[in-house]
Amino acid sequence: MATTTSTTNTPKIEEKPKVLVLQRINAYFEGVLSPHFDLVKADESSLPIPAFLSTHCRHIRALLVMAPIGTFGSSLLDQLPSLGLIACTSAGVNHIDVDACRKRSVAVTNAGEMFTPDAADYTVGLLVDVLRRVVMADRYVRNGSWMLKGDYPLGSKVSGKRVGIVGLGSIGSHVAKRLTAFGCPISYFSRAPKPNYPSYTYFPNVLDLARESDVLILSCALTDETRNIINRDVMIALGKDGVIINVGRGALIDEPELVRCLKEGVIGGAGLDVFVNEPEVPEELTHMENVVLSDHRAVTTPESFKNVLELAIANLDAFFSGKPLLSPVSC
Ligand SMILES: O=CC(=O)O
Repeated sequence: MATTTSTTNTPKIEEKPKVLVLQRINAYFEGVLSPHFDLVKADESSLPIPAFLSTHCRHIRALLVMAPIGTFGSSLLDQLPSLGLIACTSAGVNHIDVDACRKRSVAVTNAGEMFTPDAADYTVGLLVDVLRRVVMADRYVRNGSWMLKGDYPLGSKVSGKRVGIVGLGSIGSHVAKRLTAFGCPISYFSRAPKPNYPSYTYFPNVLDLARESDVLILSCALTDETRNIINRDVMIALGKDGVIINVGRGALIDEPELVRCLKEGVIGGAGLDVFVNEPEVPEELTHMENVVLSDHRAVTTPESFKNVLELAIANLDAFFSGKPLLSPVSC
């Protein structure tokens, strides 16, 4: 007897939206994302990226960018003609050519406010460490020097230091709030004065801000205007006891000049979480006791990672269902 197969009651299998990932994705991220999306992973293909894109990605509508490294610009957009969204899990989007995206109506989203408290906490931690020499004293105790040589040299007071913030955005303003509790007068440089913060002093240029500060905190985005915004003149204006804390991007500072200024005693110290060619760090910095270094971790805790992934998923879901994006970057 011939059998016929009825399809009327077969449940429809929903296809998950395809999301392109060009960077290697860690297992945790993949575990969280893959129930929602069909991840199209370039690093699992034997094809070189251009061939992979032209073979598999002509119809891809969304790209997820996990780390602020590499350059996502016009040539990539040319290869992804259907792209409508680049969802970034970073706060900074200097690795994305947002002008090229705007011209092609490709939306860009970022980490929004998800990293802000962690970044602000860490910034204060770096400042306390540079001034009070926590890490150096720890090394001194661990390597037995306390017993052999006596106390480690004293650091300098944090409370009351005049703090100048370059970029009073969400991270900068959270840093300001924390350091206000330390009794630090706050000044800032940004494109325009911020009427929401009448108790902070505005400076229309970084040189004057540096002159009136003991500490400069860099928490602004890296753009053509802010690249190398901290140059030798600014460091001279900050002065020999001045400290720079950078949690923004390495290229906000003229890095070779920073090394020279630290060596020559033009400034007093630095706390650096970001570098021009990460993960490369200028070797000379690693020998300086007045410098604290870390591996671009200011924004990251397991808690902030979780929140940022949820936001990226929500942005992708909104995009695929035609709803407003949650953390669009104004292009
Ligand atoms: O630096 C980290 C970020 O921009 O999220």
